[in-house]
Amino acid sequence: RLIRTKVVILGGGMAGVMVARTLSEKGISDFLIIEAESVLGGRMKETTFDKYTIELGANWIEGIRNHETGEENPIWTMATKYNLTSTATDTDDLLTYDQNGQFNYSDVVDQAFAHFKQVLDDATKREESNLEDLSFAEGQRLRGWIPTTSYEKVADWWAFDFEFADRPTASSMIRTAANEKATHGQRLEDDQFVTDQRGYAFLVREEAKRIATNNNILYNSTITTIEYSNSSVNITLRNGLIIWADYAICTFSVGVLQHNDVHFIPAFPAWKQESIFSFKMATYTKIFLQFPHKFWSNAQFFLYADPYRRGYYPQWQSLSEIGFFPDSNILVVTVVADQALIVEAQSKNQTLIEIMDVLRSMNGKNIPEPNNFYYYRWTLDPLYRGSYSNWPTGTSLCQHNNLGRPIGRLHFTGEAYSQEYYGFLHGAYLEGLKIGKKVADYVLNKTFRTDNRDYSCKQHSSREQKRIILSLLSKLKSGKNSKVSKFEFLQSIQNSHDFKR
Ligand SMILES: Cc1cc2nc3c(=O)[nH]c(=O)nc-3n(C[C@H](O)[C@H](O)[C@H](O)COP(=O)(O)OP(=O)(O)OC[C@H]3O[C@@H](n4cnc5c(N)ncnc54)[C@H](O)[C@@H]3O)c2cc1C
Repeated sequence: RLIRTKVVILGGGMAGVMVARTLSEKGISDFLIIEAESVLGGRMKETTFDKYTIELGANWIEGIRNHETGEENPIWTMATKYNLTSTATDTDDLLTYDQNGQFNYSDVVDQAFAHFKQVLDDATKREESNLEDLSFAEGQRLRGWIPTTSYEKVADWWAFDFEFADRPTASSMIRTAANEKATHGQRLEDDQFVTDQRGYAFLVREEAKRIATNNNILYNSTITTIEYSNSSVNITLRNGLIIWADYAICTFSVGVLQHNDVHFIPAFPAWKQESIFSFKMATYTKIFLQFPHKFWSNAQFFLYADPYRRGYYPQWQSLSEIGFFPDSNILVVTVVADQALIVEAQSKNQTLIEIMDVLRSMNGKNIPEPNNFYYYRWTLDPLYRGSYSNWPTGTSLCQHNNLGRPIGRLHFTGEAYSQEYYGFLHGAYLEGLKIGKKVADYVLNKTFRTDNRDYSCKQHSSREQKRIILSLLSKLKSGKNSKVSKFEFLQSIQNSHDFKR
């Protein structure tokens, strides 16, 4: 069987649905969303746990409003529109533990956050002064924050790894600061934790209902091959169905692109492959436990400092508190990065044994075994290959631009393509709108131009880079060959490893 459509949207998560909404707003109804799962939502993914709907993926609306400008996080705007139930989480409602039980080291936690904020400011200054990027950990060390004790290590994990699902040693100082400031800098209200029993993904499913008919969405349809050129894109599904489109927009995670789950024909050019592999798909795993009764203290969060291992079942959240699922007796323990990969690789039984050991050292020997226990293996799932992207140290803006650069009629969008909001749902939302508009313009104005240029990122010495930019600027001013010069100028900036703005 063969289907013809103008625009095919590969994946029905937040970004894919926002592309569809944008096309529809521009009057383009000839589009098709292809989704491997039986529902829309992607990494907004709920399941039933006892009698509760819990979120395995995105759970928070992060940074709901900018208090300086009044600008809202678009996810919060959507949540308000659909009366999504959520509760503000309070990270100060925290109790701290070590292997001998409760022990107050909240002063150390405060120090970790104070240093975190200082590094954000230092990073902004580095960027403004056009200095080389460092790892976030190097920024911390320059500020005198050298986590050595188990308390300092878990406080460091809570301030950094819990958000970025990666270590500060592996993360770009400048890009982390840009990301954190854009989402949380001016947004002073606490993040909202979604508890809606329709699921967080209700937002995208409702949006889709308003703009798409059943003819616009193919569910349970796994894409195996994407053949693209300057004139069309052909998609082949596992069930043999073929879709021909004028344009395609791929919303797969960067983790999916890093694996061979989907076959791209022709293979991506070197500059594209390099950009895909220079980003990181981080892993963030929430482990849910439900007990016959609540044996822990009343607080939203608990931190556990393991004496030997940084990031070993460090962060616990009680969902049994007022505003969440009162009396549910549910606890969630979150692990990220290497520990999340270990938990994914080992048996659930082994994970449970380890978790119960930690819980006993926190709360005493006489605690009950859980009635329910569940976690999702994000990295093993070929539809995701991790939880969200992170920006590693040494990865340039040029490589990021290349990550999102279309090839022929194949476009890319999703959370990873946002320079400021990578990792977040609002990043996926905004990138979906951006690429939706761009492709709608191509469709409506028929302005598509073939572009087979080599976008490899080049390293220039500062002096050479300055010379190139000044010479191009003067060419631009003189108006000679202005079209070519403008392109060359932008190219030289994009290709420059050091030039940040
Ligand atoms: C555990 C976890 C916790 C998170 N917590 C938060 C949070 O609290 N707040 C926040 O803002 N963000 C959070 N995020 C990040 C957020 O969920 C993502 O940034 C966002 O959902 C990404 O949307 P997307 O549309 O870019 O990608 P996706 O949601 O991944 O959409 C891509 C779609 O493509 C489909 N697909 C992939 N391969 C194929 C194929 N071969 N054939 C057909 N379809 C395919 C997938 O099924 C998916 O539906 C979290 C993510 C995870 C996993």
